Amino acid sequence: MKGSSEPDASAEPGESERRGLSRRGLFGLLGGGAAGIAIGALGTIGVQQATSTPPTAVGESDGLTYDFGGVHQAGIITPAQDRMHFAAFDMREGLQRADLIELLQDWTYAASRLTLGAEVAPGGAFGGGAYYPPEDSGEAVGLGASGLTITFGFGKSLFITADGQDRFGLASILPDHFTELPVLVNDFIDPALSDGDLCIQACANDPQVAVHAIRNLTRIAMGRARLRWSQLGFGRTSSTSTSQATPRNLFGLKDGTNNLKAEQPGPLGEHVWISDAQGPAWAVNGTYMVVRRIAMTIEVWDGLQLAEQERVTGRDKVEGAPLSGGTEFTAPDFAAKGSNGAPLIDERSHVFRVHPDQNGGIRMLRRGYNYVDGNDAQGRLDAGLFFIAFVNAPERFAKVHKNMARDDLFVEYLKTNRTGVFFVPPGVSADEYVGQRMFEA
Ligand SMILES: C=CC1=C(C)c2cc3[nH]c(cc4nc(cc5[nH]c(cc1n2)c(C)c5CCC(=O)O)C(CCC(=O)O)=C4C)c(C)c3C=C
Ligand SMILES: [Fe+2]
Repeated sequence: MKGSSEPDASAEPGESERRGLSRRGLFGLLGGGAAGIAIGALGTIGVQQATSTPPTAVGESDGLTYDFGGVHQAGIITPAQDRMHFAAFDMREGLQRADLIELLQDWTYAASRLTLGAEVAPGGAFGGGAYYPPEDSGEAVGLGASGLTITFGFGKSLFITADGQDRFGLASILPDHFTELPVLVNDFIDPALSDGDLCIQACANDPQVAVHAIRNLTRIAMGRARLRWSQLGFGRTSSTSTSQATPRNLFGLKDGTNNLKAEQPGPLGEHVWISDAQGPAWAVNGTYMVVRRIAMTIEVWDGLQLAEQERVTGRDKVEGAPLSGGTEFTAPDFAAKGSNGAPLIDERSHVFRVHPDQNGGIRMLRRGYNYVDGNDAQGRLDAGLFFIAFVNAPERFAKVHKNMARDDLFVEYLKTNRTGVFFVPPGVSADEYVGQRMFEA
């Protein structure tokens, strides 16, 4: 009977069902304790293509699914879901290029299942027998896909480490446009909780679905990559589709009004996707993901008069309309002056400082989340915005940020304590793994 028999290699549930994960991927799921039992049962297990084991979804509570494959990775212009779990990983020491490729193949296979609402591997949470740790940790059973997207990124250290090591034979193809961010005003960066060789952004409408994805992808990576830092986010702080209402951040402000949206292919091609002209060919249709954990001194903000909160922002709080007048989506008029002759939108307001008019036309796609991670000894919430932006060159983000950091009135209420820049490879076709084109360059 399923779930109650003694471990028996020959009786293991369908070996063919397991061919999607490498030995080490499955080994990670089964955990060290089961190693002796499990390894004998596995035999030779090759990597299957991401779509070659059609998984069945478990649970119907939220069946919203987004394709894992495509020209671009999902989770960028996908309508921003309500919850996020971000994780950055470091490759274990001494591993080779083949190990990295195998991990990416495993992650591709697992992500293609998870985004359909399936368990991470065919054995699932209950089907592996009583004497094996379950392949899937089980907390998402019954929750459905819940709009899950899984987006992978590669840190600069994957190409070349800070001390010049080329661990995976990628140093020679590091794109010129993969630059680091300069140290910025109000940066209080914790290097141990920043950057990383690899990152995964899991977004879903149910927090448990996003956590389940990161948890099980972390298990698969056991022995190959270890979790370096991670962040949970709730309440999207931007819209990435015109079909979405503009949400509010923890300052109570509408955030995402003038964001780039999925329905704007022209501007996305200009500002977000790496183009043919930029190259290299293997990176085309990819992008860069800039993440910044920005603590907001919300108790100080809460003591500001409404008029001052609006002056600092450059928009009114109720509508999100620019202070130059109109409604939420009216373009700001930076030349408009009040009866006292002063500009209606303060030149040190956030909207003035970061608007494309003040930044050589640069735009970015913002996709951040609110966070609250407890409180400090003084009883102040450890809260803020986990800022995420997708842009086709990190230096374009840095330019806008420098303009913001220099004079933006917002900066008085913000402290950035974690940061990372990741190259996000293009999306995969049915027979590819994430990043494959880079390894074949
Ligand atoms: C340099 C990049 C940016 C950082 C860092 C940043 C932090 C940050 N922003 C808000 C709140 C708002 N931002 C808004 C607009 C906006 N912000 C950026 C860039 C950064 N923000 C851009 C490019 C824009 C769009 C400007 C434009 O084109 O008009 C807004 C206004 C509403 C909107 O358009 O989204 C708010 C509100 C916070 C709280 C924050 C750090 C915690
Ligand atoms: Fe902003």
